[in-house]
Amino acid sequence: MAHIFDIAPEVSPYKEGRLSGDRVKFPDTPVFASMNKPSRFEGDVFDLEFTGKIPKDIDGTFFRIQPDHRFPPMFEDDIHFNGDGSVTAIRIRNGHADFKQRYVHNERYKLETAARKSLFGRYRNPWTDNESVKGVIRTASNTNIIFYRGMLLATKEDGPPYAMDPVTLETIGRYDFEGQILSPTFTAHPKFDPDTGEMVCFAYEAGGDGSDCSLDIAVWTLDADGVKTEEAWYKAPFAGMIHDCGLSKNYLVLPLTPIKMDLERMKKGGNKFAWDPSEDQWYGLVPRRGGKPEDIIWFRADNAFHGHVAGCYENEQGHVVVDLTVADGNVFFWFPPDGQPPKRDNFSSPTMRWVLDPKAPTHTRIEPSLVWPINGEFSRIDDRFTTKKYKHFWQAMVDPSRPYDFPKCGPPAGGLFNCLGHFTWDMEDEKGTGTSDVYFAGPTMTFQEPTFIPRTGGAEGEGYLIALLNHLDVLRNDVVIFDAQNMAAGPVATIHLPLALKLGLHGNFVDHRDIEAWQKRRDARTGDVGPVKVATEPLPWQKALMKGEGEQKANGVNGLGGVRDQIAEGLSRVGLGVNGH
Ligand SMILES: C=Cc1ccc(O)c(OC)c1
Ligand SMILES: [Fe+2]
Repeated sequence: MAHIFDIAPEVSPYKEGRLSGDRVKFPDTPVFASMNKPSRFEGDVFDLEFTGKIPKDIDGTFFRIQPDHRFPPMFEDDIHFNGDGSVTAIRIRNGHADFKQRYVHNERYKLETAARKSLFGRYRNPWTDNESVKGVIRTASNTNIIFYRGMLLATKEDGPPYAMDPVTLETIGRYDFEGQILSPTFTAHPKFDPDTGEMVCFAYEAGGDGSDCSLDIAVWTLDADGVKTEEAWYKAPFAGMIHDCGLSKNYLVLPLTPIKMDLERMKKGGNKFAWDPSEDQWYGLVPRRGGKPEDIIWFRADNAFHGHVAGCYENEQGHVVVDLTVADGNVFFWFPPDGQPPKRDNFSSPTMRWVLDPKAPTHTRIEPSLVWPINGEFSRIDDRFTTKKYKHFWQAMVDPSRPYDFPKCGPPAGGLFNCLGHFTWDMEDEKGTGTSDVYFAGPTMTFQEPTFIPRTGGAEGEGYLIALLNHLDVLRNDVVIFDAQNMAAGPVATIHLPLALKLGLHGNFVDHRDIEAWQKRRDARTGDVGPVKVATEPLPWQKALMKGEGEQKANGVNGLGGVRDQIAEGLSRVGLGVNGH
């Protein structure tokens, strides 16, 4: 006899918070509501509608990435940051724009597609996964999309990057920098030195299998030819999060945020992180060249939550200046202090300047040298000024004094980023702040992270600012383009997408000349570099797991449930044999 629940479509497939049965229905929670309703769209739209004029001097692609769960998650209380990476490309040329969107087809994507359901459990907690995916690289590749030597790298800080084709958005495969970087984790925020062409990148929780709460931090430099020239290992004072970094000519700054991992909590199926309101915020300062484990200097300041870095440079005294947003509360409210329920702190997020003396002793207590009370996040600069003293930055801002149409829009998903602003530092006097030029979207709209598009041959900050605009009333997105130095005038062009995307994380603009130059270099017959070479072997932690399982079997113990077979099968299903091809 049919039970009423079997025929009522509104009924949740979640029983006691866990997915059961195979009804495809997402949780009825704010995580999957409003602008964050699952979108799950892969496809193309040629010649998008627009209002205004798309500047003809823009010839390139705005890439951005969003978490977008492909299947109802295993846990009803899942979080946005656990969604599958989906990359949007807005190709702009000759005053027109085209749209393309594809998921990152990583191991997680392929195995879950084959199973037609989610197999990976909670955010960065493999103890909550389906047994069948033990030993598989479980990253969702959902945080940043970076152009690197002719490929896109889809990154999330819990796993290795995945290479994608910048024109087709096809996933090429896991990228290990041709065998040079084999850590289980890799940052979503590598930095590029515009003078040397180097990429400086890092990983935290880097020493073991990427889920063991290790204190190891690795920092690498790859030169302009993609050759690893530096590798240094350091220890963090606690297992926290290091999301972004600041790069100056001679130093890297690593902000360590006081949300803490706990292995026992993870093994019990709990959260990876918990906010610790009694822990300091820390800044690790390391040299870019010749770094040794003892070279890291840790600076400490009162408890706070790091946002993203604007600029970083060395001043006349040789001190390292780093500017970033710093919030006075737990921004990741879904990771509450251990044992407490999630609670939204009422925080503000000003931009702070810190000045770090490389000669200071470790554990020096510091205070910001200035605090600019812009309540914002997602700072961006003219990337040609990475490592350099800079003047301009842009931010998505929260201005609660502006009207908001709550009846039409409900709670603003992802935060009330209702303004985009352009700010300039007063260059004569590092104590001053400077000018601001702000555009308010209107009472039914919010912005996602902006990206600066430099004008060819232009001075710092000359060019455009591009961002996604969320229509919270009708659940649809536009792409807006501003004159970067006249935000208040409003967008010069508004490109209308016919669908709703999700709230994304980061994006970057790539000039089409760079894509074309790399297509030539990567041509299989005539290029000097040749096609992208993706990883052909499992990572060291996977090999160690397989070896351990093999030994246990030989000793008549079958503790790990056939890990070796699982990994081998998983890898071959995603086109990566355990022994190469
Ligand atoms: C914004 C920061 C951030 C930090 C860690 C993450 O895994 C993430 O996923 C989308 C985002
Ligand atoms: Fe980020």
